[in-house]
Amino acid sequence: MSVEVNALLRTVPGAQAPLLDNVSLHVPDGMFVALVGPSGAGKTTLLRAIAGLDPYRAGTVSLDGHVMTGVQARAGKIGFVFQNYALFPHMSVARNIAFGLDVLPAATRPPRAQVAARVAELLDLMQIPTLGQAYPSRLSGGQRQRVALARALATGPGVLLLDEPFGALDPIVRRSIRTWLRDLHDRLGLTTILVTHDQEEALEVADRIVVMQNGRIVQDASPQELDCNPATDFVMEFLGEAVSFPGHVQGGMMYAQDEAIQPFSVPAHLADGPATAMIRPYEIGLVPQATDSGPAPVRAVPRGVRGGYRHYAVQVGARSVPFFVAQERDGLALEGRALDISRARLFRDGRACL
Ligand SMILES: Nc1ncnc2c1ncn2[C@@H]1O[C@H](COP(=O)(O)OP(=O)(O)OP(=O)(O)O)[C@@H](O)[C@H]1O
Repeated sequence: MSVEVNALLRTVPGAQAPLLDNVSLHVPDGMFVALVGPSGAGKTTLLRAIAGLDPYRAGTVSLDGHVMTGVQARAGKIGFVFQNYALFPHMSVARNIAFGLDVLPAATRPPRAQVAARVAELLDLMQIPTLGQAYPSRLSGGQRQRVALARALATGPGVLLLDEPFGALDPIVRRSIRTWLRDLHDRLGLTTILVTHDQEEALEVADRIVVMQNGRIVQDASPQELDCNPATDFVMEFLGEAVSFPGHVQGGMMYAQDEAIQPFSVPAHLADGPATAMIRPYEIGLVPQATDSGPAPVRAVPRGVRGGYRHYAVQVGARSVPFFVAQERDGLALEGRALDISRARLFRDGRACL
C-alpha cells in the first residue's frame, strides 16, 4: 500500500513555528523508509498525522491514492507501534494480539475460531509460538516488542508505522530484531515507516532515509546517496562522525586554512570563494613524506581499535583530528607530509556544492 503525504501543515496554538511545515513524502508500495532527525524535528508528529491521530491544518494523506479523512478511514489499513508499547498487563499475549480484532465492529469482526487461528499464525510469525498464554510481565523486552508488533499486524494492515520501537532494547537484541523486522516487512509485503534515533539502524534496514529538521524534510534519499551526497552540512554531521576544514576554493582547487592539509582539486565549475570541506574520519589519508623540506610532517598517534578500525589522532594546528584505518590495512605509514582529505564533500553556506 503506497503512502502519499502532500503539503502537510500542522500548527498548534502558542508554537512559534509549525510542527509540520509543508511536508510532502511519497512512499511507494513495499518500501521501507526510516525517518531520522534530531529530537523535536517532528518525526513523531508526522507519523501521528499519517495515522490520523492528530489533526492537520492543511494538506492530505493518501493510502493507495485515496485521500484519508479521519482515523476511521484508516482503520485496519495502518498498524502502529509506539515507543512505549503498552501491552495490557492483565491480558495474556494471545488476547493482547487479538485485541485489534476483538474491538472491530460486530459486522466486520471475524468469528472466534478465525481470530484464534490468526493469533496462532502471528505467534509463529513472531517466532514466539509457545507464549500465547503467558502474561506480559513474564516476557523479555524483545519478546514484548514482538507481541506489540503482532498486535499491530493482527488486522493485516498494508502500512506499518513504527515509532522508535527498539528504544528500550539492549544493542545486541536490537540488532537481531531489526534484521528480523526487515525480513518480516519483505515477507508480508508491507510498506513500513520507522522512526529511529539510531543512524546505523536506519542505514542498515531502510531502502530510503528521510531526514527531518525543524518540521521540514531536509533530504529524502537512499542510504548510499545520503552518504555520498548529503544535501547540507547538518545531514553530513547527523549521519555520522564528520570533521570540518574551513577554507576556500580557487581556480578549481580547495585550500583548507591549515597548511597541514593537502590542497585538492574540485569540479572546475565551482566558483571561487569560501567553502568548508567535511569528511568522515575513515576517509582521511596521509600524503607520503616527501624528501624535500616542506611543512613539518604530521604524525598519527594510535588511539585503540574499535569496530574493525584502528583509531588514530593527528594534530592539525591547535586541534586533534580523528583518523580511522580499516584493520586489514596494516603496515600503513603513520607519518606523512600532510593530510589527504580529497574525499571530502564541500559545503558553502551550509549547502552542498554540486
Ligand atoms: N500537541 C503538541 N502541542 C505543542 N507542541 C507539540 C505538540 N506535539 C509536539 N509538539 C512539539 O513539536 C515538536 C516536534 O515534536 P515531535 O515529538 O514530533 O519530535 P520528534 O522528532 O519525534 O522528537 P523525538 O526524537 O524527541 O521523539 C517538539 O518541539 C514538540 O515539543
